[in-house]
Amino acid sequence: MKIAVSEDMRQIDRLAAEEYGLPELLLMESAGHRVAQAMEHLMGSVSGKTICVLAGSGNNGGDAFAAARYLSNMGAKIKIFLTCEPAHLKTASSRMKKASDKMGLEVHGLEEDRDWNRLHLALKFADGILDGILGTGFNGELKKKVLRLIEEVNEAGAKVLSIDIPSGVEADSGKVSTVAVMADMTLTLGLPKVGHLLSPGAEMTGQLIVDDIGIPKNLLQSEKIQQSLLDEKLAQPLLPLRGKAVHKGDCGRILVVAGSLGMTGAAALAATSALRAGAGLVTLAVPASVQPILAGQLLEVMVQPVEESTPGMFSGEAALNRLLELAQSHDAVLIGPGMGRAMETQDLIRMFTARVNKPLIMDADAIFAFNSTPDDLSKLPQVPVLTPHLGEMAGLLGVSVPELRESLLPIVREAANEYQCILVVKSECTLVAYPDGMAFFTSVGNPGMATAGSGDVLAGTIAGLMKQTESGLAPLAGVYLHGRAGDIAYGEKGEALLASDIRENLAQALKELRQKQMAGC
Ligand SMILES: NC(=O)C1=CN([C@@H]2O[C@H](COP(=O)(O)OP(=O)(O)OC[C@H]3O[C@@H](n4cnc5c(N)ncnc54)[C@H](O)[C@@H]3O)[C@@H](O)[C@H]2O)[C@@H](O)CC1
Ligand SMILES: [K+]
Repeated sequence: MKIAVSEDMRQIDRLAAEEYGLPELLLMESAGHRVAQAMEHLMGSVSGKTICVLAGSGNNGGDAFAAARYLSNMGAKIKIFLTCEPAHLKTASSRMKKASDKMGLEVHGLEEDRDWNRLHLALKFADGILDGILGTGFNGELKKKVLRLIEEVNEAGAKVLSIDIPSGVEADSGKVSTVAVMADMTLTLGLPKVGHLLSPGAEMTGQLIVDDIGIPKNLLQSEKIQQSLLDEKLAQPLLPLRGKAVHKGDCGRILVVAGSLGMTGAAALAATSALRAGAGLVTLAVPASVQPILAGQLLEVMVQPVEESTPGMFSGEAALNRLLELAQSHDAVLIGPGMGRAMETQDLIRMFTARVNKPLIMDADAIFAFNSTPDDLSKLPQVPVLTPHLGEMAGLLGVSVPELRESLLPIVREAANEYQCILVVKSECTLVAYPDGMAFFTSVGNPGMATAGSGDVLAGTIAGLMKQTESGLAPLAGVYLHGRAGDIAYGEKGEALLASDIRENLAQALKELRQKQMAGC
C-alpha cells in the first residue's frame, strides 16, 4: 500500500475530478458516509447517543458536516461546533453545512465566552466526539482558537474519532507543534499518511482505519506516490524461493568486519544474524587479539584474525590489506558493528570502503567514519547500504535529532540522493530511502526492539540476504524480517526481549514468509 504526503492527496483530489469526473463534493459525501459507519463501529451503536461534531474551515470540516447528516439519520443526537464564520467555509464544505442546516442540526460558533461554555458542557456530556477540525491542509503553529478547542477535546472523557488525521498532527511529518487531538480511532481517506506512522503523530492516531472512499485504485497506486508501506505483501516477492539443488555458495558468502576489545558481542550478533537470515557462509574478521574470544563461542561462523598495530582494534596497513584480500572471496561485506571510534580504526574504515568493490553494508562505527565528510559516500565504488539510528543519521548530516525528526522523510530522501546510498534509518518506524527518491516505512516492529544489539542483528540480517536476493532489495527484505522476528519475540518475551531473541526468531519469520509464498498468498 502506498503512503501519502499532503501533496499526493492534493494531486489525487485533482485527478479524481479532472480525469474521473469525481468532484470533491462527491468524495466528501463518501467520506462522510464512511466516517459515520466508523463512528458506529467505535461506539457500538450511535442510536440515541450524543455526538459532538467539531468542524474546521477546510474540507476536513466538510467531511464532518456530511458525517453529521448520516449520524443523525442513524439516530444520534448531533451538536456541531464550527471554528470559523460560516461565510469562510470552502465551497464544498459550505454545501454540506447547508444540507445539515436544512435538517435542523444544531450548529454553534466559537466566538464568545458563552460559546465556549456551551462547548465545554457539550463535550462533558457527549458520548462521542467527531474531530473534523483540521486535516491534511494543516501546518505551522495552531491558531489560538483551535489550540483551545483541541485542549477541550483532550480533557473530555468521550471516545474520539478523527477524520483523516488527528487535528494538530502534520500529515507529512507526524509533528505536533503544541497539541493534537488524542484519537481512539482515525479513519483516514484514500491512503495512510506519513504522519500516522511517525511519532508523535503515531501515538495520537489510535486505531488506524484506511478507507478508499471510492477513489479509483489507479490513483491510489500511482507510481508518482513515492512512499510505500513495507508490509508482508511487499516483502513476500523480495526473496526468491530456493531450488532443491542449492548449495551454500548460492546463498551467499558474507564477510562481516566487526568487533574490538570490549565489543565482541556486536560482532557475534551481526555474524550469527547473517547466518540466521539464510547466508550460506559467514566469515567474521576481527582484530587478532580478540579472535580467540569469538572463535570459542561461534560454531558456525569462521572467525578470522586480522593483524593489528594497536592491540584489540582494527588498525594499520596490514589489516587493510588483509580485509581487502578477504573481501575478494566473498559476495558482500558488512562493516561497522563494535569496531570503535579510534582514529586508526576510522582511517582504516574510510580506506577499506573506498577500495572494496563488493555490495557493502555500513553500520554503527563505519557510519561514524563519514561524519565530517558525508560527501565522500557518493565517491565510493558501490551504492552502500547505511543502517543508522536517528542519532547516527543526525551525526552524519551535522543536524540535531529534533531537527532531523521534524522533517525526517525529506531530509533522509535528499541524503540518499545526494550521497548515492540506500539509507535504512532506524526509529519507531524504520524508514528505507533509495537514491531515486523511493521510500518505504516498515509496518512491523515494537518498542521491545529498542534494546542493545538490535541494530547489529538488523545489519547482519540485511548482509545475510545480499546474495539471496538483489542486493538493492536486501534492505527491504531485511527490515521486514527483522521487524517480524521482533514481533514474534515480543509475543513471547514482551518488552524485556533481547537482541538475541530477535535473531533466534529470524528463522520463524523467514519460515512464515516462505510458507505464504508457497501457498501463493
Ligand atoms: N482526496 C482527498 O484528498 C479528499 C480530502 N478530503 C478532506 O479534505 C481534507 C483536506 O482539506 P483542506 O485542504 O481543505 O485542509 P483542512 O481541512 O486540513 O483545513 C485547512 C484549513 O485549516 C486552517 N488551518 C491551516 N493551518 C492552520 C493552523 N496552523 N491553525 C489553525 N487553522 C489552520 C486553514 O483555514 C485552512 O483553510 C482532508 O484531510 C480530508 O479530510 C475529503 O473531503 C475527501 C477527499
Ligand atoms: K481531523
